[in-house]
Amino acid sequence: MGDESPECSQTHDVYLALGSNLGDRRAHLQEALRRLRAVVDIQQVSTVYETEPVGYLDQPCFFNIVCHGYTNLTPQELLRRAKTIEHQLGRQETIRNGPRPVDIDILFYDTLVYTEENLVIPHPRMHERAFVLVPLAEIAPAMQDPRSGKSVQELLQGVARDGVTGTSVLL
Ligand SMILES: Nc1ncnc2c1ncn2[C@@H]1O[C@H](COP(=O)(O)OP(=O)(O)OP(=O)(O)O)[C@@H](O)[C@H]1O
Ligand SMILES: Nc1nc2c(c(=O)[nH]1)N=C(CO)CN2
Repeated sequence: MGDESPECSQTHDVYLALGSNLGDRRAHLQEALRRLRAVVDIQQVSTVYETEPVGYLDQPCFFNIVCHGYTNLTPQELLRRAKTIEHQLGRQETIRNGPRPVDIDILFYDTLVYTEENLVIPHPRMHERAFVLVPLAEIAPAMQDPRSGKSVQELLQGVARDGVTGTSVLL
């Protein structure tokens, strides 16, 4: 105990969004969750949603999920681990918003509002993305966005849900 830094033992509440639209999408999400469990004590995983691509349209439909868990990692460490997992699962740098075996975004980290060149929390585009807000509202409808003060349910009311379909796929 004695000389242990309090920061090292702190646990942080995190919400992550995962997407996949290449190869075996279900297997990619399962494997990403398995690898995340090494550093995030995952408490909840949403249903899988099949979603039409947003941004760059000429690509296959995605499977999207959101999960919630606890971690001891700092935001930057969590981002680094997420990027490592993306690359381990075969992600190659292609076009922005383009296809990928797995994408992992940090949505919330406690009530932190954080803006660095390589990392912005809450995720800067989550408010406009039904493929994030629909699964997030399933597991945390009352969660408050620390930037706007709005609940997830309120944010969801501001977006069209077209192209986001719940599937019966279990992870
Ligand atoms: N909250 C965040 N979660 C994950 N990455 C973030 C976040 N904020 C900023 N980034 C940065 O965004 C960069 C680009 O991420 P990525 O390649 O996954 O983009 P994208 O998935 O094509 O588009 P988008 O960022 O809109 O989801 C990452 O390398 C990371 O440095
Ligand atoms: N439906 C859907 N569209 C996207 C997604 C995604 O996960 N799902 N991710 C993107 C870049 O992060 C761009 N467009």
